[in-house]
Amino acid sequence: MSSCSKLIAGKLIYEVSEVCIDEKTDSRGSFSEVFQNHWDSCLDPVQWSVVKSVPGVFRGMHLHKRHDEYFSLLSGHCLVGLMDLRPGSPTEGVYSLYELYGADMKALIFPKGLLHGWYFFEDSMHIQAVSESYVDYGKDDNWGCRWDAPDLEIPWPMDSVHMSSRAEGFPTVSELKSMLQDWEPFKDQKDPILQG
Ligand SMILES: Cc1cn([C@H]2C[C@H](O)[C@@H](COP(=O)(O)OP(=O)(O)O[C@H]3O[C@H](C)C(=O)[C@H](O)[C@H]3O)O2)c(=O)[nH]c1=O
Repeated sequence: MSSCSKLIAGKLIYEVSEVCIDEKTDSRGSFSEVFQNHWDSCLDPVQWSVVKSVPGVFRGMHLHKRHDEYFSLLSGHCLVGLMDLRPGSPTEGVYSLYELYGADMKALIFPKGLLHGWYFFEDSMHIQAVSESYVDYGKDDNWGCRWDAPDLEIPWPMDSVHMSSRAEGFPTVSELKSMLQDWEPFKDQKDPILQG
């Protein structure tokens, strides 16, 4: 029986969409729509990327104050960790840990203000989309914390990872929060759930 992508620890975070991709197969192969505006997710994509990773690679943890993101694993096996750092969010401080398999291509669409990172168990390829181009956000809205920060509560199963030299120097969650002063992601938002 093929493995199924799912949440394996933590809880669903406010404004995160988990989308099962409907792969339509026939005698020639298959056709899968991987994104639709009418899904009513938080994302308005302006850039799509394909990312290939070798076993043991960790990408992140990153956080962006301005843009939303999309992630779908096309082949391979990975973990995706999210943590809500948004002041005033109904799920502030909540984490989600997903185990994904390329076989079902489940998509995760998540809003600005969530720490996010992905770990790859084997050679993998994923697509991701952002609502602000890298050329515009890369210099001033590309925050991060260490994947193994003691105050990041995500229960990663691995002891060591291969990451970028930039990620090696990332701060802890509390150090990152001290850099995100005067950040009001829900200012002027009208969702009743935000009224407390
Ligand atoms: C993000 C990005 C990167 N690049 C170039 C810059 C570097 O030469 C190379 C790898 O970039 P970086 O090390 O920033 O990529 P990751 O550390 O894997 O970051 C990725 O994983 C974490 C979890 C994220 O949230 C990032 O948005 C996502 O891109 O691709 C581009 O050309 N365009 C892009 O949009």
